[in-house]
Amino acid sequence: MTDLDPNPFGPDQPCFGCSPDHPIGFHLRFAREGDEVVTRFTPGPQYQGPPGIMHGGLVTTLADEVAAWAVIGLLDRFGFTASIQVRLHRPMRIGVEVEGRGSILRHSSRTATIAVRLSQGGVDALTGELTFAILDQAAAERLLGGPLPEAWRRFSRAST
Ligand SMILES: CCCCCCCCCCCCCCCC(=O)SCCNC(=O)CCNC(=O)[C@H](O)C(C)(C)COP(=O)(O)OP(=O)(O)OC[C@H]1O[C@@H](n2cnc3c(N)ncnc32)[C@H](O)[C@@H]1OP(=O)(O)O
Repeated sequence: MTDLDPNPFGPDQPCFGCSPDHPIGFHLRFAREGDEVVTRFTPGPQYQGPPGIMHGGLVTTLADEVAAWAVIGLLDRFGFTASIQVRLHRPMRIGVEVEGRGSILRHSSRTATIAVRLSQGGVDALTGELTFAILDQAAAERLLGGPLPEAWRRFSRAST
């Protein structure tokens, strides 16, 4: 198991899922284990939907972040989420550790499709497939509306 750099995008990145400084975010950190990325996270009461159960949209956010980090940690690229297909098999309990795992199902230089599994106590709560668009620097700058910071440029694909 190898810990991944928790902040490869520098001090000002604002991500809800992985910014270490986000006031209400998940503050996720990841490790690489073989051909998977792995995270562990215990949802607090601020993430409830029904009492004692994590809000389904936030469970999906957690899956999105695990998949995004599979692209970062396994492909050394950044992908913009283009499609999310998930099934919530069981309620995600507040106060119980979640293990999140992501692996590459298929990829090209332009897209990556990631398998994600979120479990509590070894039992699957969410499984899904998410597809990410990997953009070149010019396309990423158009999407983000400005120049990429230096630290971000290596995560875009070569332009063709
Ligand atoms: C370098 C930057 C660093 C940034 C460093 C940020 C630091 C901070 C840390 C953040 C950590 C994580 C954060 C979580 C990840 C988000 O949350 S990303 C934000 C949420 N996602 C979005 O806002 C994306 C919204 N959608 C879009 O902007 C556009 O639809 C997309 C996804 C860019 C695609 O645009 P497009 O014009 O269709 O692009 P195009 O070049 O034509 O297509 C690219 C490829 O994607 C495929 N594709 C497009 N849509 C789909 C789809 N729905 N399903 C399947 N395939 C699709 C196309 O078929 C094409 O594939 P090929 O035919 O070339 O093989």
